[in-house]
Amino acid sequence: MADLLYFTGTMDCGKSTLALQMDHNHKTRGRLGKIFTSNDRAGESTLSSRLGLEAAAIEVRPDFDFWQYVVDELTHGGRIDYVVCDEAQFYQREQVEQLARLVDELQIDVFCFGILTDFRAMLFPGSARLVELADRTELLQVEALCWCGERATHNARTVAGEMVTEGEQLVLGDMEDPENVVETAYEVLCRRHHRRKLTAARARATLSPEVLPFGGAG
Ligand SMILES: Nc1ncnc2c1ncn2[C@@H]1O[C@H](COP(=O)(O)OP(=O)(O)O)[C@@H](O)[C@H]1O
Ligand SMILES: Cc1cn([C@H]2C[C@H](O)[C@@H](COP(=O)(O)O)O2)c(=O)[nH]c1=O
Repeated sequence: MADLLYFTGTMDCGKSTLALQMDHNHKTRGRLGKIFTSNDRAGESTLSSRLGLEAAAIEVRPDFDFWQYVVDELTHGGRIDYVVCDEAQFYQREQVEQLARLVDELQIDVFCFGILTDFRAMLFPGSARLVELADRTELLQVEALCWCGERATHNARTVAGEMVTEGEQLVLGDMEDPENVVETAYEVLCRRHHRRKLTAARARATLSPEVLPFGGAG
């Protein structure tokens, strides 16, 4: 039986790395797969992990039709045993439904990877549909940590160093890096600190070093 699986977690918890590992493990056992992604930070048609691995991928634009693509491939003599779908939060709800149809009607395994919620702590439409349809939703085991040491459960967006809760849902970006300050960045936080808009930089600026974990380092 094929499965529709959704591997999820915050930004920077290892989803893309796992996507590439899953592809590798299935490929080395002789299975044939396709890799898809959408709006990867490394550029179009690329699946990239912060551990340095990259693979060529098919870019999923809003009008892309998974069902049509796979049926075309099979009709022209191709074989597809599984598909790996990264940045699945950006997929349209209809595209997730097409993926479920590949599982049920063509017995193709579908492995999806993405973040559940946006910088406002609201579900992405693609992720919501995946949670509704997946055979299993799995939270990644590698915990990204909030600056306080708790498990990070939420994604925060910062603009010029300040956490924001208004703006477009889709804004590409990477984790905040104190060595390389950019206009828009992201930081993962526990829910308590996301609610209070207390980022690492604000905690350093407003709390005394004695109450900060790890001696306020980082
Ligand atoms: N220099 C490093 N050494 C070890 N692990 C690293 C390093 N840089 C990044 N990582 C790991 O890579 C993870 C991010 O992987 P990635 O697949 O890009 O995440 P995601 O797709 O979830 O955003 C980090 O949580 C960390 O565990
Ligand atoms: C929270 C949030 C994130 N994004 C963007 C930022 C990154 O480009 C990707 C997530 O990539 P990762 O591999 O999981 O680190 O999503 C966004 O557009 N909107 C958001 O609210």
